[in-house]
Amino acid sequence: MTTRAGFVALIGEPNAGKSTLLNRMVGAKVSIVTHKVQTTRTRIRGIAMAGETQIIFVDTPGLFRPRRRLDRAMVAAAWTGAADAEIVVLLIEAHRGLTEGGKAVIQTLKDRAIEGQRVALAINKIDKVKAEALLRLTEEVNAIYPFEETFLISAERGHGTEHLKEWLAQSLPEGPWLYPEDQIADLPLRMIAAEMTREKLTLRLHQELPYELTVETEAWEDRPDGSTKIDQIIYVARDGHKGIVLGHKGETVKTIGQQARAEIASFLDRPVHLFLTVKVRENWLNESERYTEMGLDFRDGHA
Ligand SMILES: Nc1nc2c(ncn2[C@@H]2O[C@H](COP(=O)(O)OP(=O)(O)OP(=O)(O)O)[C@@H](O)[C@H]2O)c(=O)[nH]1
Repeated sequence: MTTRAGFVALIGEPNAGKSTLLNRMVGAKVSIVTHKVQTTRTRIRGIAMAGETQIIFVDTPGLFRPRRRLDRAMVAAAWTGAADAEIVVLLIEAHRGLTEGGKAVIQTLKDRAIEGQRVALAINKIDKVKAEALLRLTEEVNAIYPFEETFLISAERGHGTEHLKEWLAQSLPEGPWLYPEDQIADLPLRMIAAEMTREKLTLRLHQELPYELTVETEAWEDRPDGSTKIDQIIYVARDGHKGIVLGHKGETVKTIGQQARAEIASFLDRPVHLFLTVKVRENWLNESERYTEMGLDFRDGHA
């Protein structure tokens, strides 16, 4: 039996559909999907098995022009993820075509070309455009950079994604698997659970609290009765934000807790008791420690 294994980086502008594609390939919800851009803050990996091949995805933060320090760290993290991978897949959106941001990403791909690395293009959201437009876009993009392969996909509907997965599988190098077969993600479950709570917070509080909050799972206890007790802390950047998260008489955090609990319980397939605490951690956006915890290299933030 010949096994294969390797890393695949999905890169692209925010909202291109990286998380959706990752979730489809991996078949489990490891990365949050919302309508808001730049939700992916962690370098989350998912693992897909395709025949005898283990495909390990590096789900990089969206690539965009950095504004704040955290943004710079995210962009640097995205490119670091790409450099570590055997294969890079650039996602662009069919209906948006070749944007300025897309061109900039392709230019960086050219500049950072790594010997032996394979680079493919995936035009996503093909459900939104006509076939002729896809042909034109394929030619237009490949004229700037000759991608090894171009895939026309709809990550959301699953069109073309199996074909892409097969190509990835056969393009990775021969070698032993890097993770146990039954492992769906190398993220500890507690981090996935924290992401689920953060997703509920983001959906509920999107206007009031853009990105300045994090959720960490503090304690995790699998009880003998088959249930799991999870304690999580919601960190906000300012004292004033605490009240927003709590809501009137704690109604907001209660609703968020109920929604998150239901999702975590369904993911774990067991009853869950979820306890949420809101704490203030001022200036977390500038704490180097936090970047490290989020999988971002702070030093790269100055690049
Ligand atoms: N119509 C359509 N929508 C899609 C498709 N793939 C993804 N989307 C939608 O596009 C939006 C963004 O998808 P994400 O997967 O969150 O994008 P992302 O690239 O991970 O975004 P960031 O985390 O911000 O970098 C979501 O609302 C998805 O439902 C597709 O094939 N067709």
